[in-house]
Amino acid sequence: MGSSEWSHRSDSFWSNDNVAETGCLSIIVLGASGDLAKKKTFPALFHLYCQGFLPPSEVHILGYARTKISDDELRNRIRGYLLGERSSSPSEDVSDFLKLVKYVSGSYDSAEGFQLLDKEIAMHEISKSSQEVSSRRLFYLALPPSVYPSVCRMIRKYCMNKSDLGGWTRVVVEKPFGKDLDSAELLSSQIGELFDEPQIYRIDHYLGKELVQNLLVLRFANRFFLPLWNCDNIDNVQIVFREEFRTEGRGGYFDEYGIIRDIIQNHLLQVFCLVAMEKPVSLKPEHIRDEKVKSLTTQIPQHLLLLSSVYTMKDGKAGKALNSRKAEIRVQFKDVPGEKQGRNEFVIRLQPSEAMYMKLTVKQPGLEMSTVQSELDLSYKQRYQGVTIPEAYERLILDTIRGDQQHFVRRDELKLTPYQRGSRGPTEADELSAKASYGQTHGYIWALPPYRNLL
Ligand SMILES: NC(=O)C1=CN([C@@H]2O[C@H](COP(=O)(O)OP(=O)(O)OC[C@H]3O[C@@H](n4cnc5c(N)ncnc54)[C@H](OP(=O)(O)O)[C@@H]3O)[C@@H](O)[C@H]2O)C=CC1
Ligand SMILES: O=C1O[C@H](COP(=O)(O)O)[C@@H](O)[C@H](O)[C@H]1O
Repeated sequence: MGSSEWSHRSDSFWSNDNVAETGCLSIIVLGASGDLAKKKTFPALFHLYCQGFLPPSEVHILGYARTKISDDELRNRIRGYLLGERSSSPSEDVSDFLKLVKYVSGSYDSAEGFQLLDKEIAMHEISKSSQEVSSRRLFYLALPPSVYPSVCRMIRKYCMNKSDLGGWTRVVVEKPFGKDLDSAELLSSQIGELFDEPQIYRIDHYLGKELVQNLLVLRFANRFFLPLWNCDNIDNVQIVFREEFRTEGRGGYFDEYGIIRDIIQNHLLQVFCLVAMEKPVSLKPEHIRDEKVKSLTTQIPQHLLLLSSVYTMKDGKAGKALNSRKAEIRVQFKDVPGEKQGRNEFVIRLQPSEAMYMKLTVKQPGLEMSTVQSELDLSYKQRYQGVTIPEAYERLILDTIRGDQQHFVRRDELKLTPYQRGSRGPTEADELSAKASYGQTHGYIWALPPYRNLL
């Protein structure tokens, strides 16, 4: 492939073939009474609405769950979560958005509930146009996977798009996609019998994070990295994940599914694939997926480092309660012969404070000829002032509406190690790093530059 094919936004690698669609769009959040729906799904929809991606003339949003509540009760439950950390949206936006939201109560396996749901969707579709138009139906399963099969059966039987004029029905399913290989395959085949692969969006929200999405661009659009990103130059890669908070009411879910299925087999393994995979032929979803699968089958992660992995029933911790919240990728290069300061390292900080920095050896400023470790730092808040970085869910829901499966996935697994609450993680993690020949530069700490305080 010629280099020019990689260098322009409009070329075959970077371009997006999806065509904008219009017509009624119904977004149905199943499990609307739950944690994910209020914390992530509805706020993401709200931010898409504020940016004009969900025009009120076309869109309506329906919550569905067993809990018996009214439209207003659902609106009141989610209202306080909509703005999140962003306060730029005026309160009229919140009220206008909430007018688009309605609620239907029903079980996850009864014809009655889903017939009612279909009726509500159809009413909306009719009310939006005097004549029949194409209809788009997006079902977001913010539910425990145990109910996916019955919910998918009900959608298939009662709630599919019926317009002859086009449109679609798409189903977004949350991880974990099963408990082991057998249950994952069973779940896949149950859903696969009901929907075609292009209708199924297996969401892993880490794939929607800004710096995770930047990985392919970084790796394949920069000559700095192209010739160096291989085992001749890279000594080891660390993928680090920590959280401060505890299970916070989700203990039951962790009891059933476990921390490994919650974080490692999906989020971290997906990040691993993007770090390890070869260059895909293009950014088309199937080309990316092909390369990701190849990286899984040919390069088993030797050290997928989990700094967040204890689960004890006693105090309700589950991969939480560490001393900080952090997710980052550390690519450590091999030693430069004779160089004592430390290794070159390329760090991609996914959160908090999105940043990329390269640790390198420079001359210590001054009269003496001595060396010191420093960094080239691209901290997003400082470099992209005034730019709002979209939430992962926001981006992925928009991709679903646009029919872009590039950032959606498959499945996998790993193991766990205990650690002290409030610590920086298990001591074994450092031993594991050492075994992977990660060379820590003692005394060196990357910090937010002071000028960042101006923001
Ligand atoms: N919460 C989070 O931060 C994240 C969650 N996820 C994934 O999203 C999905 C939903 O998570 P979350 O919202 O936390 O889950 P919840 O436990 O809050 O469940 C969501 C809703 O599902 C219904 N429900 C709960 N348990 C059952 C059950 N055993 N049988 C039938 N219905 C049930 C309840 O609604 P009702 O009783 O009203 O029907 C509940 O309000 C999961 O797959 C999870 O892995 C992914 C990323 C982050
Ligand atoms: O999927 C999940 O992810 C969150 C962490 O997501 P983040 O975007 O805040 O890093 C985790 O807390 C939760 O347990 C898990 O279900």
